[in-house]
Amino acid sequence: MLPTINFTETSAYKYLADHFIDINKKNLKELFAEDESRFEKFSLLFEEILVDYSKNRIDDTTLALLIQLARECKLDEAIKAMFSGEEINQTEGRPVLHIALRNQRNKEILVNGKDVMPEVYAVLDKMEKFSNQIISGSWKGYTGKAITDVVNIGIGGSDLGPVMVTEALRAYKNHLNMHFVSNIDGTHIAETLKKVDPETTLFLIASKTFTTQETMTNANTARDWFLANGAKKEDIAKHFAALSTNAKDVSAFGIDTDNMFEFWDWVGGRYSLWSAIGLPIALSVGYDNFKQLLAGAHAADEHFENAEFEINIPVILALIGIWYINFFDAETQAILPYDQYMHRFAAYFQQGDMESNGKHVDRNGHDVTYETGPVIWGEPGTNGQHAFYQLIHQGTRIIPCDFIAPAQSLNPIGNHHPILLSNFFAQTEALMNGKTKEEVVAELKKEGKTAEEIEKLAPFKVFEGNRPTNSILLKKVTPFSLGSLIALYEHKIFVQGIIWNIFSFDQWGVELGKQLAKSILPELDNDNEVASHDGSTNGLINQYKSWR
Ligand SMILES: O=P(O)(O)OC[C@H]1O[C@H](O)[C@H](O)[C@@H](O)[C@@H]1O
Repeated sequence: MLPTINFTETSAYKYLADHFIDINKKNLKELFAEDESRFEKFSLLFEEILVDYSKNRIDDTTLALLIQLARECKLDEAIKAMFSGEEINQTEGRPVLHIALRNQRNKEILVNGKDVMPEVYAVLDKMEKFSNQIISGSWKGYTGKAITDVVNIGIGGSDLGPVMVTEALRAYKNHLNMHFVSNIDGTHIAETLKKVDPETTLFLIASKTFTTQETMTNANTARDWFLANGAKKEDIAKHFAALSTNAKDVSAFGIDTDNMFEFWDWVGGRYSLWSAIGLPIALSVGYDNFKQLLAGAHAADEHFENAEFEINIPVILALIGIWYINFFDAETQAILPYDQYMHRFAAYFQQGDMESNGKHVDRNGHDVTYETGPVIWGEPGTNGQHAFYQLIHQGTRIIPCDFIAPAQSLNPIGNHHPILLSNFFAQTEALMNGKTKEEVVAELKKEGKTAEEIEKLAPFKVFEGNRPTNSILLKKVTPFSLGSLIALYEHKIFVQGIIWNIFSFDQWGVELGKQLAKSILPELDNDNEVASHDGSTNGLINQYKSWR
């Protein structure tokens, strides 16, 4: 059982509320001027990942109080509970054990008294064998040709993780063409099927439950297309595999359970890329690279489980997030990778964070009286600079940003990378320092503007600065470093959920829309006017019926 402490009633929270009044008057520039060792103090090196959190509106007292807050909320007990397989997903009665999927030690992890590691390794072995066969071409399609294209059909956690990682590791990929179909919009599957040949395509039907409407509809369409293009029912075994926890529905669909890669209900969908759901990753970059991804995540797990809170990256990042959300009233958190390969990283953590911590009921079943999970958003580096950074620099909202960049480029062409990184360094500096009125006036004078022009223009050109950022500098994007980075973010989400006293591993909030869609679908079967809903919904459905 997880602790159920209201963090706003802890003594650390009360001290933080007082301390906030002082810090809120201070400028980051002053904080740096006051303390020469700020960077050394407020940065952590883990493997080949440097996390610099010194450009945050914190000082020694802030951090000490935030850590006291974590202690008062019994974060240490919660971490132990997760790692030891307790049923911390209490509303679904399940343990939360994505850490077991990347467990590299000879250490047992018990669920209901049974060690899960032999099963985990058995599935990994099966994934290794299968991916080797597909990549080497020894696995033949129904006409004897090797597989050239892989189509992953899944949505949410059965899509975003594999998409994000295969894109992030594109530099490591082999000859297989990877495709991902998630949307129920027929366009997604139709456009994908235009690109592939039934004789050389492998479909992976990825669904934890194997009941998700979008995935099952797309899977049926793919099977119909396969059978309508020359293949027979018995050929399905060569071209369809399932990644799921639901063996019964997998075989009812017609997929041989030999071609089923299993995982378990203690793996949350949005934490499942480490499980059989990661098969497209293993196919795209090879099993050894997939294993490196798991090894990187495992290293981060060990760090999270064992490091003192003062030097524990997920703990520190989570607490700084709480500082902004609950004291500075920040509503969003931007994730800004300066790496084109990581272009889906923010989208991935939209699900990871928002589906985990977008909750308003605490672990006692009461409405919370404070803010919980932030809106997560972001785009790759310089693209964002030319689009939405204006608001981050000069808007009215405080937007804490995570800047992420690799020191080494996987495509070191000309001086692209130094230019990219100069922007990475410049942005956090600009956000922190801003530009004063005096600096603006001096600049305008230099440009030869008149006193009147200067007076008019200056206010618009001032940057108040004092805008907080974390900088995460990786030596290089590798399967190992990416695995670590993802796991560090996962654990950050866990820590925040513990402090907010919410359940981070269920997602009841996605159910209502699904239920209503199911009841509306039969109403769309005929042309009768609908009157059973509210005026707006009736009006929309009836207009649709008249236009279709
Ligand atoms: O993997 P599946 O069972 O098909 O689920 C796919 C997705 O659908 C659900 O609506 C959940 O909100 C997600 O957490 C999940 O990842």
